[in-house]
Amino acid sequence: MIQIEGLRKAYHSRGRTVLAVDGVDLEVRQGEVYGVLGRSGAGKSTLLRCVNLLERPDAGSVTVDGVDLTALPERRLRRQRQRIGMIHQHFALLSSRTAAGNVAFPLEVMGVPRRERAQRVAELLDLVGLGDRAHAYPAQLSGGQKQRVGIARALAGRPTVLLSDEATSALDPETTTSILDLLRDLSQRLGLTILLITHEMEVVKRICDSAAVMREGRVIEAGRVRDLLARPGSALGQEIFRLGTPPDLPDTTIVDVTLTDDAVGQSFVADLVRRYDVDASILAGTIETLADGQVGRLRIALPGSAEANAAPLRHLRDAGLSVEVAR
Ligand SMILES: Nc1ncnc2c1ncn2[C@@H]1O[C@H](COP(=O)(O)OP(=O)(O)OP(=O)(O)O)[C@@H](O)[C@H]1O
Repeated sequence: MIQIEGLRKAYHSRGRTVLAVDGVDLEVRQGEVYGVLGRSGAGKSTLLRCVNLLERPDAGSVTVDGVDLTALPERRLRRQRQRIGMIHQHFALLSSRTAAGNVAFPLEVMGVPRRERAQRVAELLDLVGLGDRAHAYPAQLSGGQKQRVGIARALAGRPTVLLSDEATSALDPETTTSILDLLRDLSQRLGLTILLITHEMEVVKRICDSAAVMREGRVIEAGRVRDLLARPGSALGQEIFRLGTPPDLPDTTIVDVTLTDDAVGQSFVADLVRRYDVDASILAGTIETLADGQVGRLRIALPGSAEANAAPLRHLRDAGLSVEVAR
């Protein structure tokens, strides 16, 4: 649905050049929620602005719905952009217009006739659960309600893609959850593809099917969230599971075992103890709930060297678990 290839964007200011996006490739599938995660300055906003070409990349291509946007002349690009909605961290609503007026705005720009417009605005406000606040001004709405208006406005042109620029980072945790659930629900109900940028792990855990981690303008890992988490050494895994540095225990092998899908709830530690008579002990662990199931990581200490524990380690891997010797 969205294909980004070899994207590069540099900024030049006061004799300095900052390579904000440095050769990024990404593939977002139709209907999925895709999160780009990274610290401040990693290049996330620049990447997102390049997807609808609010920012012209220096090199590379962006293909949305089979159309290479980078190859389009300005007029066709403007039309194509209507198929891409965008929501913002600080909502970007017009304070002089009501909720309904804000949602109507893009429809006016598109030249939708008044009657049809009114009907569509009512539908959109209902869709985001704000049917009863149509006549309220932004100043009379809570942060969460303002973001709902922002979402309704972004959906006005019946986009196939929604871009989200830190849409929940100005909201409290409870409101964040309700907005994330709304986005997930819209993605499923409308078949909407959502590409979002965030620095919050909660966003990735709660709604993302896939994710990319950006650092200094580059993507350091990308893929389905549960696949990344099972991958040894994954930066996303380290952020989500947060087991810390493994302790330095004499003559002990410390392994991090990642469990996905069916493995959560399996008695594999007891099984190991019974089969190999090893004195396995659990040092740390966490189980997280993702958009599509549970994943967990357990840190286990096994007496003896990694060589001496070759058979139990093989047994764990054969059971379909992802096993990484942490020390
Ligand atoms: N218009 C601009 N002019 C000059 N430099 C810019 C401009 N926009 C971004 N940058 C620089 O490009 C780099 C990437 O910025 P970008 O805003 O894309 O990162 P980010 O990951 O979205 O960070 P944040 O979460 O803080 O917005 C940073 O070093 C930033 O200072």
